[in-house]
Amino acid sequence: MEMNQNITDDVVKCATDRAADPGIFPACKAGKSEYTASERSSRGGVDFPVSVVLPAGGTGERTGLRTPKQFCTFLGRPLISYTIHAFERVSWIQRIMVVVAKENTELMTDIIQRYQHTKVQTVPGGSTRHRSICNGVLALGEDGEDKRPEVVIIHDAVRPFVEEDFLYKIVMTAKEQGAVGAIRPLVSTVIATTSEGYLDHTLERAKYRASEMPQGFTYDIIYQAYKRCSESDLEFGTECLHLALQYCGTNAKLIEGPPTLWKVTYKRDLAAAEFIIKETLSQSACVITGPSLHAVTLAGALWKAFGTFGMELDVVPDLLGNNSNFLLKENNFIQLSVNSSLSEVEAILWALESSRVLLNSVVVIWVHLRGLDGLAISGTMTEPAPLIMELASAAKPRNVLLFGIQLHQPNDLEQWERSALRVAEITSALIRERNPALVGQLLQA
Ligand SMILES: Nc1ccn([C@@H]2O[C@H](COP(=O)(O)OP(=O)(O)OP(=O)(O)O)[C@@H](O)[C@H]2O)c(=O)n1
Ligand SMILES: O=P(O)(O)OC[C@@H](O)[C@@H](O)[C@@H](O)CO
Repeated sequence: MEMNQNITDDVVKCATDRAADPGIFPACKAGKSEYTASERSSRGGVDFPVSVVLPAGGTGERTGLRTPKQFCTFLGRPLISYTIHAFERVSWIQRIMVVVAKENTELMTDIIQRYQHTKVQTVPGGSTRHRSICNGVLALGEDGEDKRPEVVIIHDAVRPFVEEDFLYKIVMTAKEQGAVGAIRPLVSTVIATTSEGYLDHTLERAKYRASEMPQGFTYDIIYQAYKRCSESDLEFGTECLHLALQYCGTNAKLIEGPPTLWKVTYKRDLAAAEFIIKETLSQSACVITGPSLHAVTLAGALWKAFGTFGMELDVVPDLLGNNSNFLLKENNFIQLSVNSSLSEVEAILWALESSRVLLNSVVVIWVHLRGLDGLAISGTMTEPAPLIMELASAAKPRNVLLFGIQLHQPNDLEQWERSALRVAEITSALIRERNPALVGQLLQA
């Protein structure tokens, strides 16, 4: 079968020489370099102690579910773990105080251990959000003056999508102003009603904003605000910024935040959160080709197709040396194997298990090219289907989703290109959907 020489040459050049011309595989680089939090914090960094209070003591009644929304799982992981990670990954945050209802303390401890959350302590919640936040704030001051933070971030545990850049703005503004809050434009007009349920008056929407989170305070201000506020505040209040103004005379600075700061409140928000998490995890993938020319050619076709799907694809011959970095950062792997057993996949599963704590679900797709490279399928080759199911069942508890795709000997270039496109479509769908029901299946391209 004639290989498409152009693709082959470029792809071979990339797969065998990782310093390849980025023109054909701009994503083809040895490992991913991310702008690390420590680099960001070294830019006029945060040189004072910062702690976080995550109120997570609610019951989530408005979702209509028995499980409190902060403990609902997304791709096998509780929502609160995503929120904690959003703060834990920030190098200049020292402590995270998670406030949970007493009946959920054990569950929270299990989550901390399973996902190896290192900066986290728990404190019992209260009957209202203010009481919970108050417990968290007071707890930060209980270990002595030297352990007290200079700035406290207060953030609902059910707002998982918060970025370091915005936290940096909140913290630096809190240090300067004493209090700061995130705001967002109102979506609906605010109206006042009469006791008979009629319209009393409307508020001019342009003059008002929705108060969101994160909020930031110097520790002394939020501590004094909670020490001085009334029982009625604790029972019926909904706004920490108000307490800072009312009881400390500190008028909070308001910063418009990104739309990602929304709070999971209703059942529909759970679906939206899962969509965003899936989208975040499926933006890139790493293709491992080995030395086979057919695999390298297929990688070229996948790379072009993934580009049209808006997904970045890194193509490497193996996960060794400089490429081992992918094991620490990538959540999606596609192993291209020619006429071989599942040994390469077993190697990836083992390497993943020994490289890191798998916070997020990881997708591994074994693409098996049968009868290529001119080799007849060896009569001794064991049918892969039962083997991949066995491997997949063992990997699933570790949140590794293993899928298989089989590509048979194409008769000509046209059929090869059609098959390559089908492999691209199937792999991108498996990565985007991360559907546990398909784990262990050997799909046909
Ligand atoms: N007594 C409470 C009530 C709420 N919260 C927390 O405050 C955040 C925002 O509150 P909200 O969205 O109102 O959560 P719930 O009170 O759980 O929701 P619902 O009102 O639907 O029951 C959530 O992380 C929630 O767990 C808390 O720590 N303690
Ligand atoms: O009032 P709920 O407890 O439903 O939600 C909390 C939010 O209202 C609150 O976090 C922001 O408005 C900022 O105060």
